[in-house]
Amino acid sequence: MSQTYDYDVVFIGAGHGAFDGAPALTAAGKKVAFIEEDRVGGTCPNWGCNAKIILEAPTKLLTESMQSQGIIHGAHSLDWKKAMERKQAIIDGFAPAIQKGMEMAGIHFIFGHASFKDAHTVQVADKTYTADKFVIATGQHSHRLDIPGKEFLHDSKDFLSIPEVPERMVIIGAGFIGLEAASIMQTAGAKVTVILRDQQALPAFDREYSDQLCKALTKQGVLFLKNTEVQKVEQNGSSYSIETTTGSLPANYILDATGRIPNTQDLNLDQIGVEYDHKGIIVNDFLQTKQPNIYATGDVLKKDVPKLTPTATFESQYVVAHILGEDKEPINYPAIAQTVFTMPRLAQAGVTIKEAKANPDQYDMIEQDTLDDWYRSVDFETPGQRTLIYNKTKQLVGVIELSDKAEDVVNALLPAIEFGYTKAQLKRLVTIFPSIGYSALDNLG
Ligand SMILES: Cc1cc2nc3c(=O)[nH]c(=O)nc-3n(C[C@H](O)[C@H](O)[C@H](O)COP(=O)(O)OP(=O)(O)OC[C@H]3O[C@@H](n4cnc5c(N)ncnc54)[C@H](O)[C@@H]3O)c2cc1C
Ligand SMILES: NC(=O)c1ccc[n+]([C@@H]2O[C@H](COP(=O)([O-])OP(=O)(O)OC[C@H]3O[C@@H](n4cnc5c(N)ncnc54)[C@H](O)[C@@H]3O)[C@@H](O)[C@H]2O)c1
Repeated sequence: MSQTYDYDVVFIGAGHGAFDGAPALTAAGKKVAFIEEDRVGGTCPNWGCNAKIILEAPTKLLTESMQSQGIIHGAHSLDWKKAMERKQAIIDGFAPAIQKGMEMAGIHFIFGHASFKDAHTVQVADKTYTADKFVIATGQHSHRLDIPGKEFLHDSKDFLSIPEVPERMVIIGAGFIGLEAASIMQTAGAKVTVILRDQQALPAFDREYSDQLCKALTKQGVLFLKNTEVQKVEQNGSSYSIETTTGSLPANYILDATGRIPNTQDLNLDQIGVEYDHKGIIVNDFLQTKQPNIYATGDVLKKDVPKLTPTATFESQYVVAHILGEDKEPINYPAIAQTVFTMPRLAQAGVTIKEAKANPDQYDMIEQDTLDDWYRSVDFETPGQRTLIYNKTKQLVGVIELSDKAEDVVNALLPAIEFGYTKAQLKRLVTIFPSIGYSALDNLG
């Protein structure tokens, strides 16, 4: 290590953008610290993916049990309090386990809010720490609507600790968080209304597929209010009245799911010349900011790829390899799979339908009804659809699927999409039968 600095590398934030890559630095002899102002592990383990999927699991079981009625008899019910306790008990283990793992790898922890004094120095409370290199991995926080009565709205962090199932739940925003919450709570017993300010839910996905997902959720009882802006919320005893551009509606719990904002605030970035805008920190192809010794990873980055945990992991590992001189090439993102964990799930990877339609000279599309494959009836799956996208040399380059098992199907096809396998090459795979992986690879159009 250069003698002039306290550390070789300091990560600001201890989420996936930090902890997935950092141990390779200490293994290579570097002195590393994490600065964290909240829970070690960041959003995903504490109030994101893991918390959500643990809470979703019993509602998924309930859905599957309803889908199997006629074979399995009797109504099942969900004990929300127990489901929440179970979620919390699992979640509580993550932060200490991640911290212990990092400390065993030789990484120091500094707790508090970091802000830059100069390109090699940060301040945390009344102390300063210097480093040769910094990695800003500060993630995002929830966007909050600025309307009268905003104090009655909850964000996703609150929602993931919601103590009981409300009678009427209103969700503002129909992105990932809004629809996943809608799916969980409608199944758990709430009457859910989702308010969209425009027409399409989930703009990251093809319109036909997101409309199909909304239709499936509508069938389960979720109400969608499109082209509606929320104007004001008022408290009426223990419930609320929401005034919108299309009328007013009552609610016992309101989730503001109108997006997430990069944590660029209070870092003193302007003073040290690190550029950013409302979408995040601006970096070059090596994930370096305008100050080459300061990198950024994860959700805080301004980027075109989806802001997901595995993307943060990929970037964390890339930055570490770049710092160590092991990877001198610009970052080369692979195909990134993404899923909305509703029931049914909506998942995709690779070339999208929009891209394929815009370039018919480059791509062919095959549309499939998932229930045409007998195996998809085994687990009482509901009707679903899939589009496979091939290039003109017959390599599988993209997939989108709406079905109860869409995430497993897309994961099974991801190696083909990333490595450019043709249908003929995929036919060489002798997979386990019967299984969803077999089903995914056996129905390639
Ligand atoms: C409700 C929800 C569900 C999600 N579900 C999924 C999912 O199913 N699958 C998926 O792939 N992704 C999901 N995501 C997205 C995923 O959580 C993020 O992509 C991932 O956590 C990004 O990791 P990160 O390290 O960039 O940021 P974070 O995990 O947010 O970590 C940033 C850390 O930096 C700390 N920090 C911020 N500023 C400072 C400062 N100045 N000083 C010190 N510390 C600071 C924060 O306290 C935080 O711990 C979900 C997100 C949410 C909100
Ligand atoms: N399953 C997953 O992988 C998963 C789950 C949850 C979150 N995430 C990640 O977290 C991030 C944030 O998710 P999100 O759902 O908060 O954001 P999002 O961008 O997916 O959705 C926000 C929604 O709010 C709407 N909106 C914005 N402003 C509004 C307003 N003023 N009034 C009404 N509606 C408004 C938008 O039109 C959009 O539909 C995403 O990057 C996503 O990748 C991923």
